[in-house]
Amino acid sequence: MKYIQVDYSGPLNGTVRIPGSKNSSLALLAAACLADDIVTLNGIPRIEDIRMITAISQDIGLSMEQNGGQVVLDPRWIHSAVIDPSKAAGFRASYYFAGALLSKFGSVTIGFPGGDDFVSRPIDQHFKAFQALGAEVKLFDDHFVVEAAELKGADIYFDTITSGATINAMLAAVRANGRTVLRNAAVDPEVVDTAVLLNRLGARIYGAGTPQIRIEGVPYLQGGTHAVIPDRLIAGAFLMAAGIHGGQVTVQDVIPEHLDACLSKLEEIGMHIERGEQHVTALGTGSLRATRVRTGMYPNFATDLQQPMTALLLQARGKSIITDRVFPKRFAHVPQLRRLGAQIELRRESAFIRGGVPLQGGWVHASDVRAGISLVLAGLAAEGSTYITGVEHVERGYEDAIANFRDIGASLSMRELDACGMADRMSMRT
Ligand SMILES: CC(=O)N[C@H]1[C@@H](OP(=O)(O)OP(=O)(O)OC[C@H]2O[C@@H](n3ccc(=O)[nH]c3=O)[C@H](O)[C@@H]2O)O[C@H](CO)[C@@H](O)[C@@H]1O
Ligand SMILES: C=C(OP(=O)(O)O)C(=O)O
Repeated sequence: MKYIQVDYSGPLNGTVRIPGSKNSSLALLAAACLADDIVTLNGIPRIEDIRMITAISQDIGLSMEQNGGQVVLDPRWIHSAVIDPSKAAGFRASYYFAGALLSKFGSVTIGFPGGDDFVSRPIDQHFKAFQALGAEVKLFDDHFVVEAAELKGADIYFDTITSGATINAMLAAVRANGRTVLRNAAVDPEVVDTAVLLNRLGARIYGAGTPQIRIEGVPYLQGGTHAVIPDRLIAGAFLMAAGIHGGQVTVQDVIPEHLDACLSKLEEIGMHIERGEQHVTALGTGSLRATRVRTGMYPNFATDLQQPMTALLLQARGKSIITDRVFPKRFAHVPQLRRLGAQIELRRESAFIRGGVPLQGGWVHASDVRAGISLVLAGLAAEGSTYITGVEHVERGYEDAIANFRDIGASLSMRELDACGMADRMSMRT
């Protein structure tokens, strides 16, 4: 079993080039299935979730050639819309294949999505959208079937703001007959990126990035080329790393506007931020102020940055409070941080953090992608060595986290645990 060893590190200094967004790439790869010709996507990260899509593509006949960050997809030979439940359960965004294959095949059989476990991650709004477009949704033990002899444009109001359901509804509506209007839609950059690709292929999507999206159905989509947006969540975590010991970290190749809420919070706690055209530099002053963070859907503070922010606020003297309003139970990192000596109390959907308390290295487990990064940041500040298992979760979202952290001066390495050592450590997953 692999684990990451993080040793106490001094101030981090340097530049990190930010790869393409995981969450956008997953939507774009599924969206390419809607085309009637070759689609080339640039900047796709080499992460575990993308490998899951490659496995699915082989099963359904979607030709997918990956060369570095470029992926060339030929959707003309897709022969099946049946997706192996175990593969669908391997990651969250498998649900996009339902929306993307429905118009061409009239029926999609697919397993329930996996991804990080935050206790509750419903997909009722995806089903609501498919049903509004004229589809029937049938649920089985480990999979669901979406069927529609014909997809007809519809007026769809989302009961809650969801990026996943907004994208999925867009995918299903692009080739439906007539006009679809999505109300209370998510305004995330990943929604916009998906609409930009689809429009480049000939779709008629208007208003993506606002709460109301209008889609005029088209019968055909051509091929085309598109570059995925940078990963704002990876960028945010590296900027936070600069605050751990008062270093200076630049994230290169980003869209600074996508990081607005994060940057404002970092400034609020005493970090100095410089915004460039395509880069952002964060300078830690060595003294951080405690604060109150409430996550929300974009453009609010991202739930995916809540965990690294928790680690950073452990360094801010005083009492901070983090409330996750998107996934109220997304605090699996907290008991693990406590193992390192963090003083955090969980009450309802909030973490109450007493910052400025020294941390001690130890064994911890990352149960999801951002929890892993939170533990890395805490490990950099902890005396001695911190050993993080659950590396597969980190690899789901980060192409080369170890090298990136080392490039900015962190002492980090990937190691292998033998069977005896593993048995000793199993008890830590509480
Ligand atoms: C692959 C991907 O892109 N994952 C991201 C996506 O997840 P995901 O697409 O699962 O998250 P959503 O944006 O859909 O969820 C937002 C909120 O809506 C709720 N909801 C969602 C769908 C639904 O049918 N019913 C419902 O009630 C969720 O419980 C949550 O409270 O957005 C999350 C919120 O920014 C991020 O943390 C994930 O990294
Ligand atoms: C929650 C995340 O991913 P997923 O939705 O793929 O589980 C994430 O990227 O933080």
